[in-house]
Amino acid sequence: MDTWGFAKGHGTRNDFVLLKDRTGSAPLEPEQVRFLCDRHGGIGADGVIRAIKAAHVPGWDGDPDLWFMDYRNADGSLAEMCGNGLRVFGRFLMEEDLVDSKDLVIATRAGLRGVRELPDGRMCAHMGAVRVGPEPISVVHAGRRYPATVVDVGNPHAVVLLPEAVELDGLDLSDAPLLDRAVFPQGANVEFVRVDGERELSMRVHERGSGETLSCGTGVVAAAAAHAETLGGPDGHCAVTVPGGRLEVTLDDGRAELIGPAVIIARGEVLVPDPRTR
Ligand SMILES: N[C@H](CCC[C@H](N)C(=O)O)C(=O)O
Repeated sequence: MDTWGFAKGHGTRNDFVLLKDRTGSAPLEPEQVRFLCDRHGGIGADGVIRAIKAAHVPGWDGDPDLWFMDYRNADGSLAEMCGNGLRVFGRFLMEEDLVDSKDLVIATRAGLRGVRELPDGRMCAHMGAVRVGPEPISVVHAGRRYPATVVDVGNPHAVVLLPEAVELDGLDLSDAPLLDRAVFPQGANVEFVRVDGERELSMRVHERGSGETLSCGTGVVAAAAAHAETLGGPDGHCAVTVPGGRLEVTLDDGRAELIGPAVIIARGEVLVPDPRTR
């Protein structure tokens, strides 16, 4: 067993265990991530975020002094980006005094991203380029086929704009929707969206690697981008209500900003099984 210091935080109740490992001293094994995310046998979270100095990230060829957001899904899989996680990561770095600014550049597997604290206390994440795929696709959920839109937010998404006859709240998202593996060889996050108004959406999500979560920042951006396309795209602003709260998205010239809360709710120590002694 190893004793690790951790923090717990969330953004619209998409929750994360946060670890500080400046030099990336030991590999973070998938089974350790699954343990940390286990809501009964571990701490419980939708994902784990490890803070590593970019100089110690194999393959990183940018500024070595940046903090790298090493994001993992609850099943232990890697993901390129995490929008709620980026805001919570920024809050974590600020509260741990690991940075001396409230406006940060962060290294991620999807490249450079930004996050800054707003005067009202919310965090604004610069989410980079958002690409809406032209090819029409479909997903199958509960035996029904839905048209969907491919959206790349650094990580893959399939966005379903629900027909009016389908109740968003009535969907059972306990099983993963079926995707075309030719389109999504690495899987994808699947968003189900109700259009409440030209600038108002409601959304639920089945996340790749974590199942249904109460919020998904990149998913909210993907939903806003898919919706903007139906209005003639690609720019616009909208508010998105998710089960965990409310987020705001601004799309400008194919790049997105995501605004919402980010809080650290606990710090502590956790006894992590060493996979080598299993
Ligand atoms: N499950 C996602 C990563 C986390 C995304 C979500 N938590 C967010 O806030 O963007 C994936 O495998 O691409």
